[in-house]
Amino acid sequence: MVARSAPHRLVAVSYLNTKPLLYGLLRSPISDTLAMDLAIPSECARQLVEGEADIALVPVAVLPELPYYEIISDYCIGADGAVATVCVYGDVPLEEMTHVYLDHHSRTSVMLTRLLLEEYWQHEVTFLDAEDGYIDHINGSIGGLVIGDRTIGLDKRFQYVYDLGAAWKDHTGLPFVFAAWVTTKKLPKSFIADFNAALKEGLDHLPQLQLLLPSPSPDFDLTDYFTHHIDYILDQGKRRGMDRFLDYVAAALVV
Ligand SMILES: C=C(O[C@@H]1C=C(C(=O)O)C=C[C@H]1O)C(=O)O
Repeated sequence: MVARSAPHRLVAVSYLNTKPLLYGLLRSPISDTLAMDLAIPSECARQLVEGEADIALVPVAVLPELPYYEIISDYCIGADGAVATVCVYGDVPLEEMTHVYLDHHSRTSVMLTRLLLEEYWQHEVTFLDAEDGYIDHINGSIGGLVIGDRTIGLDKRFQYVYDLGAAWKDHTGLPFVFAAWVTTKKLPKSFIADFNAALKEGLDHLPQLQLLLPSPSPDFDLTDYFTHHIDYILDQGKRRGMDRFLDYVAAALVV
């Protein structure tokens, strides 16, 4: 009998924006070599850092903490301008906010909020740690960063909405990478090629995927979100945006 090698342990973000990539992996024979799991971004990061996963879609802010890593894909969770699902919300304009909750699901956008408040909005606030239910405590002069599917509908609930993808683009002229596919292992080139081909397949079949997905809200246009807000291609521009952002993260680690 031929011994089958142990599957690669893969963890990916549990939000809607990852479904096209997962759809591609699940349509591909490569899925037979993967033990797949889903988690919120901060948990994906923890699993990769602590060696519980071999391949993960991780918030890029965690990369400086990894002793060895390789970005194994030409696809990512990125944006070139407004992303729609990473925003600071509040009852008052940003310049009147005294406190800002930082979403505990996030690693990247937490740092992006700090960077933009410091460099772009140039407004000092006290940051608050979030926990489940914190969105109900965003009120008065207390704003909050919220990421992912929980943002859907919040634009109706809060008068002020600041899209961090749009603010980053305005500040730097660059696109942004929220999460990338990373491994901490040495993986065969053929596996990486198959992995990328599978992700591309998913992105090439968005209409089919949308037959499977429930609409998150009547006012939320999934096609628009997948094609005009999330930008999945990890190209040179996104790499430049990521380098610029990671310089800030690395400097913050030293302080
Ligand atoms: C654009 C998004 O990016 C997410 C934001 C992340 C972060 O802030 O750490 C991590 C993964 C991404 O899925 C989103 O999910 O809304």
